[in-house]
Amino acid sequence: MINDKNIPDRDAGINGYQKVDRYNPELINNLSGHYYEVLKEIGENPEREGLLKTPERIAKAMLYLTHGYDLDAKEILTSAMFKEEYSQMVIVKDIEVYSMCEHHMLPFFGKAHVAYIPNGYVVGLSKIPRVVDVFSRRLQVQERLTNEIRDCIQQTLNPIGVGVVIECRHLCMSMRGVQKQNSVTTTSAFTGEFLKEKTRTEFLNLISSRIS
Ligand SMILES: Nc1nc2c(ncn2[C@@H]2O[C@H](COP(=O)(O)OP(=O)(O)OP(=O)(O)O)[C@@H](O)[C@H]2O)c(=O)[nH]1
Ligand SMILES: [Zn+2]
Repeated sequence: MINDKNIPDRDAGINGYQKVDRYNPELINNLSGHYYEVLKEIGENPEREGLLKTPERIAKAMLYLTHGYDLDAKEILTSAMFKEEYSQMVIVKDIEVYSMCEHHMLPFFGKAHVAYIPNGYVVGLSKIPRVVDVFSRRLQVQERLTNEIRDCIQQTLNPIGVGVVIECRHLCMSMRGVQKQNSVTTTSAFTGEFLKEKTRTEFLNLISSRIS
């Protein structure tokens, strides 16, 4: 069906993203066909030995790199919430981030630091990096990625506050375009208690300290 913006309606998936069966051979085959044409268009010979399986490899890689669309971050968090009277800051820092900028579909990568102050419930620690993956394994901008992680934790766990800091290098800024090799982009998002300077400073100090 075509809507008034001439955009095909998506089969309702999680949060409005199209539901895709990433292991469907027909889908992999279709995508491979597109990448075969891309190889031709950039002047390559897709029939030479080294490239014979490349369209299929790219198709599978792209489907993997965007698998976050299939995951439900709220479900991940609610699957491991435990009643606990711990009321200090919980920080999971140095979480690897691998995402792709939505402008060039080139990688941006770095680290996320996520904190929350429980309000009666804690969440299984591994679920925090899983939430980071849900939102990073898709086409993104770093600012939205940061906000989406914050909002998901705030809305699902209902803690006293959430803090998220992300530091990334963007390949679209280093291997092309402005070609700045060492620039790092930092974004942050806070709710509740983290909007207060004292709490935010404690969080920022803790994520910059190193355990030897
Ligand atoms: N705010 C933001 N911008 C991003 C992110 N990733 C890439 N970009 C920027 O998106 C912008 C797209 O700008 P355009 O001028 O339309 O694209 P372009 O001509 O390829 O720009 P250049 O990269 O400057 O060559 C660029 O400035 C990128 O640096 C991101 O996560 N957040
Ligand atoms: Zn980019």
